[in-house]
Order: sequence, then C-alpha cells, then structure tokens
Amino acid sequence: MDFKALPKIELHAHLSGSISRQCLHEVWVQKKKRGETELEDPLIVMPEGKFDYNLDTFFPLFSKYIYGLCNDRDSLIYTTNSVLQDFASDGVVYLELRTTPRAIPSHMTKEDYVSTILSCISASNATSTLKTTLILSIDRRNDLPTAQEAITLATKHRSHGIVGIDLCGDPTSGTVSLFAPAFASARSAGLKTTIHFAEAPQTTTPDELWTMLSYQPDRIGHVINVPEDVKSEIRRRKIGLELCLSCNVHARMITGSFGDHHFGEWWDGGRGECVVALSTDDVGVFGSSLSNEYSLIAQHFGLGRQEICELARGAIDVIFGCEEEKERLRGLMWKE
Ligand SMILES: CNc1ncnc2c1ncn2[C@@H]1O[C@H](COP(=O)(O)O)[C@@H](O)[C@H]1O
Repeated sequence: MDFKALPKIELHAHLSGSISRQCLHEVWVQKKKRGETELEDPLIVMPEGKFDYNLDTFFPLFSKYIYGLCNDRDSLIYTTNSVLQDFASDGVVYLELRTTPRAIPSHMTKEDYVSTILSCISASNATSTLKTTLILSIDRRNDLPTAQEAITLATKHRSHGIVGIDLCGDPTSGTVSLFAPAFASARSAGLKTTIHFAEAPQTTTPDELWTMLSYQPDRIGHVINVPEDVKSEIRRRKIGLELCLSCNVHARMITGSFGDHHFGEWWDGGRGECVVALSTDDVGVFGSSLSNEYSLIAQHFGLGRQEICELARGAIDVIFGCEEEKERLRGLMWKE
C-alpha cells in the first residue's frame, strides 16, 4: 500500500518538535553566517539516525537548544512553513498543529508568536490540499495566569483558525489540578480540549488521571499507564485517542517494541469503542512521518488495506475542525 498517497489526518503534532533536522540546520547556517548564534550545528547536536531521546533528554532539547535557535520572527516563519510543507508532502490532508505560546524577548510577544504562525497557516491553506488549524498548548510547568493567557489568546484568535487547547510538557513536573479554572474557561468559550494523559508511570496517579478526566477532554494523547477503571471510563465516554507509536517506542515510554504498543488494545481489531487517531507527536525528533506510522501499524498489527482506510477515516469524527471540514474529508479520504 502507498502510505504516502493515503490521505491522512494528523491530530497530535507539536510545532517545535516537528521541525526537521535539515530545516534546523538551514536556520543555523543563516544565523552562523550573520554571527547570530553560538549554538552547535543541529546535525551535530541531533545526528541523523539518533531517535533514542527519553523523557530526561527530550524536554531540555527544546528549552536548551531548539528555542535558542528558533528565536526570532524569521526563524519562526521559516520553520513553520517547512513543517507545513513536510506534512503536505507526506499526504496529510488535515492537520491540527499545536504550540505553546512563547514570547521571544526583544522580538515578539506571545500574541505576535501566535499571529505569525496563523499567517503562515492561512497562506498555506489558501494553496494546498492540506488544511491546518491550530491548538494552543498549556505547559504543565505553567502557572494558572499563564494558562489563562493561552485561553484568552485562543479565544481572541478563534476566527483565524484556533480550534482548541492542549495540556502538555514534562509529565514528571507540574500539578495538573491547578488548571481546573483554565479548562473551565476554555470549555465555556467553546474551545475543544485535549490532554497529554498517563505518559509517565511515576506521576500517573489515580488522582491525576481523574482530575484530568474531570476537565471533560474531547481527546487525550498517549494514554499509556492507565488502570482498568480509568480505561472503562474512557471507553464509556468514547474519548478520541491520539496514539503516537514511534515516540513511545523510541523514548521507552512503553515496555517492548512496536508490536507491544497499546494501539493493539484500543484498536481491538477495529472493534474498539474509542476512535484512534494515529499521530506523530514530534517527527523532527523521533524521525517517523505519519505515512511511516501507518506502515508500522500495518506491519506490526496486521491491518490490511481496508482496515488502514477505516483507521485513517475514523479520525474525521474526532477532529476539532468544523462540519464543513469533516464533509471535505469524507469526500477526500479513501474508503478502501
Ligand atoms: C513525549 N511527548 C510529549 N509529551 C509532552 N509534551 C510534549 C511532548 N512533545 C512535545 N511536547 C511539548 O511541546 C513543546 C514543543 O513544542 P512547542 O514549542 O509547543 O511548539 C515541548 O517543549 C513540550 O512542552
């Protein structure tokens, strides 16, 4: 099967983690020429073929490196356009890109950051089969006012393509119960919500999981260390699941390899109660495109062409985009 040609939906992709190493390298070359960076070449810091980032090495890669390189308007525009182009070339027809609003001192406010990305998206949407919307992320390390600021920005720019709010960041830090008022305001503003859920065993306590479920998320991501009673509740509510195979395997977030991934359990031979949206998470770091994720699923879980099409089309029901977009996707995506 040609997994690249298969029209696909991507619902869990972090902007800064989706930038290819080649693109980071190009940004670095330009900055180096102008004497604007002391950082090392991305192709040395993140060598081609290195994907074994774990939860200890992964998060500092952003705070200590990628944010240091993508630190002005030009690099934000260049990298965002490159990410959109990469998803389009991989056969993605609908993308919900997510990013944490980031002020860049002496360059951009958080609002500039968000509107710059929205302009890139709007220009891309005008000329491409790929249609993209934006989700704003709250980082677990944020405080409540910072989280509320993300909701305010999302509400203000909703008509320009923001569809929801995400809770992400290092799963071993932060206190999720802090964010109850932020999720309440997101819901009352009519924004959809998704939450990184049960990513790390050490912080996945029943208390944290039930607190997250009390925020009534429309979708949840990763969904790894989940006790049976929580699984039953997820199934009862039919929450959409964003599952990221390669990320979980490379970062050793699961035990075993591809064939041991909990995709098998949730998909359940096509009988699972919840929609599974296969996603890449951070293709720039873990190196597996969405078409490759579909190929891995076919290979390790024995899905044939018909089932692969069902899996891909299934995600239509859990996008945060509008009914009109769902109709476009129903017409575009393969039935068999
Ligand atoms: C294992 N997978 C993951 N789990 C949790 N949070 C993740 C993540 N992958 C990425 N992020 C979050 O997204 C930020 C980078 O993109 P943006 O600067 O927002 O575009 C990271 O700093 C982290 O907070």
